[in-house]
Amino acid sequence: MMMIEQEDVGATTPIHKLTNGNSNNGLLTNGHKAKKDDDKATYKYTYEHLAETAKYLLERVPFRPKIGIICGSGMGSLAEALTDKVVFPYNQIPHFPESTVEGHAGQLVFGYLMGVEVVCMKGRFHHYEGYPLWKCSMPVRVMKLVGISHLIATNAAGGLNPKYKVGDVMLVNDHINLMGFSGNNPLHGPNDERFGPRFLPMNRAYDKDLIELAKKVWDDLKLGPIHEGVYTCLGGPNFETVAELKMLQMVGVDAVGMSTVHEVITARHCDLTVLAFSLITNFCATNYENQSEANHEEVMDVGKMRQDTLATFVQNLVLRIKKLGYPGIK
Ligand SMILES: O=P(O)(O)O[C@@H]1C[C@H](O)[C@@H](CO)O1
Ligand code: HPA
Repeated sequence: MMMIEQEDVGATTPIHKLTNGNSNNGLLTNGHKAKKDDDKATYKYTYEHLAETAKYLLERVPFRPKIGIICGSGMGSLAEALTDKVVFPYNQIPHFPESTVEGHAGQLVFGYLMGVEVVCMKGRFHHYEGYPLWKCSMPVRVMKLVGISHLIATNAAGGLNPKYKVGDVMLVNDHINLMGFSGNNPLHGPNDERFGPRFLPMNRAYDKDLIELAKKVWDDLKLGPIHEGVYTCLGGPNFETVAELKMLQMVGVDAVGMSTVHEVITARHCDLTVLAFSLITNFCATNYENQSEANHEEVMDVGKMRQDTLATFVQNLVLRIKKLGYPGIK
């Protein structure tokens, strides 16, 4: 395993120290300056920022990944089976935010999973950490720029569908972008056509071929029941009230979490083929008699409990995706 340490970063001219000659308040000078400007609605990563990030990574990785994997809460062990790893702590990657949530290690890991070139995010960014949605989902664009065509986004979620049990897996076949209803969208602001179009369809966001393939892989491995359903993301960090959960159930939500939706919108914008799944880590109490309370420890415990199964599933899935010649590319 190769770990990119601070010394390594300094060994060449650090790309995040380069400027483009503009005097735009130092926005391109380094990640720290960018952090100060987090709250400014006008600040976005430009294509050039993310190209710098991608260049930094590509100069240090001897292969190009085809599949990106985002590890949900407590699911970082998905990255453990990678071989020939090149590990980048987020705080050493130009322009990258930092992970602040327990169960999100904060590392971008390149490597081979069953011989397939992948890049894994061990730790994602959530809106409740204080990051705007465009910042939460910037790694998706970086992964696109380093070469991926397919994204597998995983998350921990509360189960609203009464048929689901704790520990079950739900393949996401659609989502409800609740934050988007109020105009909070990762694509808000000027559009750069180099990433994708101003307006994009979302009715086929979750690739049907990949869902079918995932179901087949799961069944072939005899891993038990698997579900398909609708996910929604709320802003968090609090878990939901009973009234909120009842409302979500009424509108057809099967699993509720605090991520993924903005990542998938960003992924579809730049034409990635997407598969997402939720690990159901807790029940959602839709009545006041239920005394159980959701908590992050339980979420991570269930992640740990199911880590081997999920790792087997994802390893076999990427292998099949590669064998089939990366299906689903439109
Ligand atoms: O990153 P994910 O969506 O897997 O994390 C879920 C949502 C919250 O961040 C956390 C709550 O326990 O788990
Ligand atoms: N609600 C929101 N996010 C979650 C939950 C939940 O019940 N469980 C894991 N992430």
